[in-house]
Amino acid sequence: MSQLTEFELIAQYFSRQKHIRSDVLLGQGDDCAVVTTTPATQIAVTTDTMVAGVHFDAHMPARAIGHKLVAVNLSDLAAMGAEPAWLSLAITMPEVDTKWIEDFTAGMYELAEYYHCQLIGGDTTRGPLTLTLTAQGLLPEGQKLTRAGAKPGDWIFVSGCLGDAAAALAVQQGLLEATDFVRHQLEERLFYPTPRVALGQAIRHAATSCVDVSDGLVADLGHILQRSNVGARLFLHQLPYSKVMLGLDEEQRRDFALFGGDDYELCFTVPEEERGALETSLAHSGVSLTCIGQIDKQPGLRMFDHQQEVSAQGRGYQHFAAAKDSPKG
Ligand SMILES: Nc1ncnc2c1ncn2[C@@H]1O[C@H](COP(=O)(O)OP(=O)(O)OP(=O)(O)O)[C@@H](O)[C@H]1O
Ligand SMILES: Cc1ncc(C[n+]2csc(CCOP(=O)(O)O)c2C)c(N)n1
Ligand SMILES: [Mg+2]
Repeated sequence: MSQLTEFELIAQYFSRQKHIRSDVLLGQGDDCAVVTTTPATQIAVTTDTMVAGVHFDAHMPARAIGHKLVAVNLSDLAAMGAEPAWLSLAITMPEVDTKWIEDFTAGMYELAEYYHCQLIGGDTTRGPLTLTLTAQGLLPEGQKLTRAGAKPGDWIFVSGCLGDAAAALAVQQGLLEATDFVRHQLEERLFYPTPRVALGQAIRHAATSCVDVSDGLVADLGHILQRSNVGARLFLHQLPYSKVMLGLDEEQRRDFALFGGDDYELCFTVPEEERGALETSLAHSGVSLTCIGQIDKQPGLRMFDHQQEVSAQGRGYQHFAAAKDSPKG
């Protein structure tokens, strides 16, 4: 443990990115940061918190916590079709553990710099370990991609694959058995999610709505349905899984995908006339896309296994859910 003061901590660890972006007029060191944009640009703003014991536990390396804090925020920007720009970090720690802070900031800066965003300010306080990041991103005027535009007939797509992070947590909690190899593969997805930043911008024109899957597919697709005033049919046999998930029992795998959360994939809707062009243009983008359902007029979410309608019990992650109504939370 070291005796660094609040201001030494800020100077040593949280002011490292000085010249990443030319639109940062003033970074750390004053009462506010000051940034600038061009007139035809709009700014998307999001905040996400990670709390020790709620979003991570002792299994999670500090570098992964730093990575994931940036990833979950950039995932929200991606879901709006925005290009990441500026970050502000509020960090509350019980004590100064310089090794932990070194690793945490390494994870944070690695991802921030990959996406060309700059930490421009924040707040450093003592208390129970809590990390809050605000991310701001740029959008060409009028091009925000919201949850509200899905129309009957639109196809529902999801990026990547679902359920690995939830399965990793189940392994850590002793609820699921796994070999070391499988555990490692699953934990990579729980610890180091990839925000689908390029995909969000690439689908901005073609997609009618988009959400990122943080609380579970059913819960997050539910936000699109509610905001767009539509319903949907979900084709469970088409849900995308990683190789290691295919080794699990089918019902268990489905449960993780539908209700587990922590996936940080994009779920979005595309009209029939845009579908072909979108699939072709993204075929070599490095991220797989799977059509998992279709929007329809009838409200509610109906699930099908091949042609057979099935029911699946559960719901996504919710803070403050009463234990008795929260089989997954
Ligand atoms: N304490 C708060 N004060 C003001 N607005 C809030 C507060 N908490 C959440 N919101 C807003 O409510 C909406 C839903 O928040 P939520 O955190 O569920 O976002 P999300 O994208 O669905 O989930 P995630 O946090 O997993 O990314 C967002 O627009 C968010 O800005
Ligand atoms: C130790 C531990 N316990 C539980 C979970 C699962 N979990 C926590 S928050 C969340 C949803 C997104 O959070 P938010 O809605 O706050 O953005 C999920 C799926 C975890 N990752 N680690
Ligand atoms: Mg979100």
